[in-house]
Amino acid sequence: MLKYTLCFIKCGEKILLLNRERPGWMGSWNGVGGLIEEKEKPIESAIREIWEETAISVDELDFKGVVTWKNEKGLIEGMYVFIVEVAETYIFNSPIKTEEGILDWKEMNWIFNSKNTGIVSNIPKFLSHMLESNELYEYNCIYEGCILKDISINRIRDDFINKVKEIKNKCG
Ligand SMILES: Nc1nc2c([nH]c(=O)n2[C@H]2C[C@H](O)[C@@H](COP(=O)(O)OP(=O)(O)OP(=O)(O)O)O2)c(=O)[nH]1
Repeated sequence: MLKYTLCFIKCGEKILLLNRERPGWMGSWNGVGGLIEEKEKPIESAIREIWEETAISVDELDFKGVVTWKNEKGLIEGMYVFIVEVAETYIFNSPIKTEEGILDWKEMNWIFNSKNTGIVSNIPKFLSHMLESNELYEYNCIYEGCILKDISINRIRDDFINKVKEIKNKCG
């Protein structure tokens, strides 16, 4: 069910985003990440994807919650979301073209501007909440096609204990 990772590499007021050239939010700015491989823990997968997609090497990430949605078959899918703060020395001149698409350091003001249509539509909603919170939440997204219709935010707490355990073990 939770098959993907999504990572936000942050440096002060900037976040590194990827505009993919192949299907999977093609044409919209998104975090980096991808499918969790067999036998990988989510955090291992996230570290690998960050390296493959940005050539940035990190060894610690903050797990910030899960984002879920219904796929075209009506089944719930989702992703583990991570944030990592890096030093200014990691900032490079951007945009740059890579094998995956275009990487660009984007200003938070741009990311959270309500008129911004260039970014995957759920990011401003869940990322702003994650940046302000020390708790773990599940962000459940209702899409119509690629259009976000609604997002419900629920704290992962006692009544979700099994889920929390699963996440903690997986992020060990
Ligand atoms: N912001 C946002 N990202 C999403 C949503 N759904 C979803 O899969 N993603 C992310 C998870 C992944 O990081 C990315 C999909 O990656 P991808 O399409 O390249 O997956 P892939 O299987 O090809 O992965 P890989 O080859 O890089 O391992 O998009 C969503 O609703 N919002």
